Amino acid sequence: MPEIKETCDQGLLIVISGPSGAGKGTLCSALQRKMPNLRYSISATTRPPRKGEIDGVNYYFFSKEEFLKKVEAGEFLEWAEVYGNYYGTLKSEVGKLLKQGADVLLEIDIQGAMQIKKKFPQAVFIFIVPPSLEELRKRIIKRGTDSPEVIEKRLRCAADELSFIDEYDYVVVNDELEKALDKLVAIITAEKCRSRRVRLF
Ligand SMILES: Nc1nc2c(ncn2[C@@H]2O[C@H](COP(=O)(O)OP(=O)(O)O)[C@@H](O)[C@H]2O)c(=O)[nH]1
Ligand SMILES: Nc1ncnc2c1ncn2[C@@H]1O[C@H](COP(=O)(O)OP(=O)(O)O)[C@@H](O)[C@H]1O
Repeated sequence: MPEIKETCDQGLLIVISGPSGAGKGTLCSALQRKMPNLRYSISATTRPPRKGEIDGVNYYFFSKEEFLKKVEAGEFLEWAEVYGNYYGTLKSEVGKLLKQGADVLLEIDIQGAMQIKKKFPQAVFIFIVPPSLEELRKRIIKRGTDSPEVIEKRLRCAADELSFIDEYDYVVVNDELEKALDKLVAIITAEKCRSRRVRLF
């Protein structure tokens, strides 16, 4: 029998969505430490930076004018308005990471995820949910980054967002962080082994 090597034509595109405060950011950071070939695609946004956020690290922070110019120029793979601000994935960002042979993690909202699903049905779609809406409220308050008005807006949206679960391939409940993380690693590991993604030679 010849030696068998595994190879993937291209990195995996992984899309993660979920209500604000569910723990997407926390899980994505931890996931990158566990899976070195996984790279986070830095999104563009018109939301003002939160304390400690750095341009080009957490987001590319643009003015509305700059953002809309890039929309006109067709520079986004997907974009959407979320809680009154624009957010989008730059084609250049994803292209750069895929060219490096990396698996690419998109942490984006449901509208953006549905745009990606149309363009890349082979991507993997994962929905992160909190154990309860009460726990979600506690987490958003504890994070301390949003005003009471914004918190209420995000919680109202959370209930609607949960109705999109069926559009996703996997659902991970982020109750205990380590367990949720283990599930994400298991999902990504299994997806990379799918026969249609692997060439044997
Ligand atoms: N469509 C789209 N949504 C994004 C993108 N980047 C972030 N988001 C989503 O925008 C929403 C608000 O993100 P953010 O302001 O960082 O606050 P968070 O909800 O606390 O993470 C979240 O649902 C993110 O998943 C993007 O590039 N495209
Ligand atoms: N499994 C967990 N248990 C308790 N707190 C968590 C858990 N996961 C995340 N958090 C906390 O909840 C808050 C929201 O998490 P964050 O990653 O910012 O959510 P998102 O990116 O989905 O808006 C943060 O303060 C984070 O430390």
